Amino acid sequence: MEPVNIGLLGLGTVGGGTVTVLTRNAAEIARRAGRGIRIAHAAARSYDADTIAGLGEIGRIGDDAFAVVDDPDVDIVVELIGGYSPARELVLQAIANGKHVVTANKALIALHGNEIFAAAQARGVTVAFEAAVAGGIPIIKALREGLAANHIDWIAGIINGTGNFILTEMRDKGRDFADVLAEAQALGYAEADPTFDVEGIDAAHKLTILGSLAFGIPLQFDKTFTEGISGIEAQDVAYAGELGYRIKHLGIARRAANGIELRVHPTLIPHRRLIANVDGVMNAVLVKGDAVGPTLYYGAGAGALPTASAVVADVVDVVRLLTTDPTNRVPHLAFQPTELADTPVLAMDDVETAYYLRLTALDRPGVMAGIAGILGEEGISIEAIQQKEPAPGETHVPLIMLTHRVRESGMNRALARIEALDAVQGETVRIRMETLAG
Ligand SMILES: NC(=O)c1ccc[n+]([C@@H]2O[C@H](COP(=O)([O-])OP(=O)(O)OC[C@H]3O[C@@H](n4cnc5c(N)ncnc54)[C@H](O)[C@@H]3O)[C@@H](O)[C@H]2O)c1
Ligand SMILES: N[C@@H](CCO)C(=O)O
Ligand code: NA
Repeated sequence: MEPVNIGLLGLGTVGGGTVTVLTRNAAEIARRAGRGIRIAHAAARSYDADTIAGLGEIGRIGDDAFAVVDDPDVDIVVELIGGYSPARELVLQAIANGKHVVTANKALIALHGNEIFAAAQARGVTVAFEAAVAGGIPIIKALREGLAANHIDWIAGIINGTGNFILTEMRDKGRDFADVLAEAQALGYAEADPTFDVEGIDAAHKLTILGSLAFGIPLQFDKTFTEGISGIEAQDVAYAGELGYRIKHLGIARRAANGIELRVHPTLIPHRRLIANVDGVMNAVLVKGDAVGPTLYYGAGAGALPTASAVVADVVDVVRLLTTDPTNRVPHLAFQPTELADTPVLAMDDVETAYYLRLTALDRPGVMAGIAGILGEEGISIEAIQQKEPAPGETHVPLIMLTHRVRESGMNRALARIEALDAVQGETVRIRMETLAG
């Protein structure tokens, strides 16, 4: 049988890795897919022809991505450019041309996925996006297919490799934030705009996708609460460690009584949890299903070959379904498109979590009692409290508190009152806590 023709958009970290994997494992991939797969036409704005030639065989290379999408010889378009535009226009045009699409672009899917999937559905083609979430880990496949029997209770994931790499290096080696970020960029892990990694936007893109797959709701990136790691200080990492916790940047999607929580933020988690020990660029996603219980998926979340592993697996999937009736395919968002629910995504004020708090307070009798009194009046109970030694010559001391679960709005009220006390200095550091049990 004739090989299937790929049109490849982008020849950077992931594009280059995809050429390598398709070439290196060509024979095995063809045995799995049932057909050979060749890169018929590729485009990139900038590339080094010699480097690309060293990776594998490409029929034709140019700099016009639309020429690839309009090439009648191309059966499947693989979008590895990134960003919102022109990725959106390219993908929509590929769909209009009746071509299947594979993409690693979580920004595109999180923001424009509803539009893209509707267009694909109408045209009878598939858009596959395994590489968009947790790189090489087949988490999309797990949620859409492997866990299809379950009512999903919650998901908690380390889903940004760059952020996890930074936190790990800061904790283990005391390295400087900017220095570790520069290394992550040099290794090809970071987004084109690294603030997407550091400020949690990339993780929020991925969590938006996971939330839809888990709960059968439309993609709603604008409702996903997003807090990054740029405010994490070394002393909080150390204090959390003394109390038996690690700080991880988590994406959490949870079904609560009154709606769905979608939130990305630094989180204290008990250090003995497997996921607390996922370090460096590795990602992990913990999924709690009612039938299966907790399941954990672990692997490389970024990098050329791990991401290409997911891209090529999607290509194989698409080749296998070239002969499948469109109505029998795995739905883009795991649930049939007519069955998506309008369950609300909760505002952060309505979300309940436990807290780690660090206040800076005057070292004087009665101060602690005053703070505890305000927390009590707002219905917040304290699980642990520690007063640290003052630095030499300092009149104020760090006070560390762990609270039980409380609604975010109650914590906001309590902290506003506490920060207004004369004996309390500056802003409180607050980091949410999760046990990730049950
Ligand atoms: N790097 C990773 O580890 C990783 C992991 C998972 C997903 N992703 C996603 O994969 C995608 C690609 O990431 P990357 O790290 O390979 O990026 P990259 O910057 O290394 O490569 C981008 C490629 O696209 C080309 N390009 C940019 N604009 C273009 C245009 N208008 N027309 C034609 N070509 C154009 C560039 O020349 C380059 O070859 C992004 O969506 C990213 O979020 C990356
Ligand atoms: N910048 C992303 C790439 C993988 O999606 C990360 O560091 O996780
Ligand atoms: Na994946």
